[in-house]
Amino acid sequence: MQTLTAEILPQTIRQRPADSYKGTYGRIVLIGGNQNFGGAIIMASAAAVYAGAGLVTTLTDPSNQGSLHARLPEAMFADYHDDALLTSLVTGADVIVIGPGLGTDAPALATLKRVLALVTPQQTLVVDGSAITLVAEHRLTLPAVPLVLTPHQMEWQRISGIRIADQTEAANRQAVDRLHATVVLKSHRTEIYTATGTYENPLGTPAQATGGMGDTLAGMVGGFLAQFSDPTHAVLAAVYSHSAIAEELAQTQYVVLPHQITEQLPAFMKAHEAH
Ligand SMILES: NC(=O)C1=CN([C@@H]2O[C@H](COP(=O)(O)OP(=O)(O)OC[C@H]3O[C@@H](n4cnc5c(N)ncnc54)[C@H](OP(=O)(O)O)[C@@H]3O)[C@@H](O)[C@H]2O)[C@@H](O)CC1
Ligand SMILES: Nc1ncnc2c1ncn2[C@@H]1O[C@H](COP(=O)(O)OP(=O)(O)O)[C@@H](O)[C@H]1O
Ligand SMILES: [Mg+2]
Repeated sequence: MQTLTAEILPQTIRQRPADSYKGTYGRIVLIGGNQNFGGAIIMASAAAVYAGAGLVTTLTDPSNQGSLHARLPEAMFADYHDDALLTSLVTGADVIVIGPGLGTDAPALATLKRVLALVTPQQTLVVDGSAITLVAEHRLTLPAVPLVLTPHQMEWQRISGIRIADQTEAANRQAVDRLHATVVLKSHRTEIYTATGTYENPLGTPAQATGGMGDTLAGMVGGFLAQFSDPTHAVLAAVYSHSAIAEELAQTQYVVLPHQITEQLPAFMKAHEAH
């Protein structure tokens, strides 16, 4: 297992070319946020916007529209119950993040199945939170497209069948290879399994142990994937940045709130871009 270092940041985060525009930095849709968990998809969407994704659309329950726009006017809103709209937005996206606050009821399952059927190999699908639990509970087949899963240990137990106590590198690797996905296995020391390598994130703090922290990471992973060319670097740099910012804030804060990580992202990325 390789330990990540700050070198991943300039390897990934490039100076922006002068002749670029929003389309250069990717179209991303984020799907989730039921009537109870709107905050989760708003946090994920904010992380994607602040990470620099070019165009961000949030597909969520209509009850979240006002709070989404009050918090994040940069994001477009769409009702995830509207199948025609969902189809056209998912089809036009470079990156799709599904799961934060999606919930596990029948409409959530139907939305997930629809998205799994629509994605193509030209797109990247990030599967987080409730979407992982639904895939596991209903034994859904994941599509043969570039895939990133971001489970916490219990979500990983559900989808891999490996109990938390037995989640060793060797056992995890077998499950990752079966899933044909990059897996970000989140814990106090997050591990990232790609097709060819295994990485440990040396950073992170218990100040991060608060709801929404993973939703924020999922949005960052999506935002980095949307704009940076090497997908493995994008995932590794997003994980590293999330914890590095948290550690900086935790020097003076007892707890770090997920939206505070998001707010620090543009300055952090500027400080670490390659020249
Ligand atoms: N503001 C919002 O809208 C928010 C919305 N959210 C959304 O809620 C949805 C459900 O996500 P979820 O993670 O809260 O619940 P679930 O999938 O049941 O997992 C919890 C179970 O796993 C266990 N567990 C064991 N190890 C663990 C570990 N390392 N990390 C975490 N859990 C661990 C744990 O054990 P226990 O704590 O009971 O001992 C418990 O039994 C999802 O869509 C998410 O996006 C949240 O993000 C919060 C903010
Ligand atoms: N003690 C800790 N040390 C370091 N990182 C932590 C700690 N506790 C939680 N985290 C991080 O917080 C995030 C939690 O993700 P998750 O459980 O999916 O949260 P949520 O679904 O509430 O957004 C992960 O990135 C995890 O690595
Ligand atoms: Mg989560």
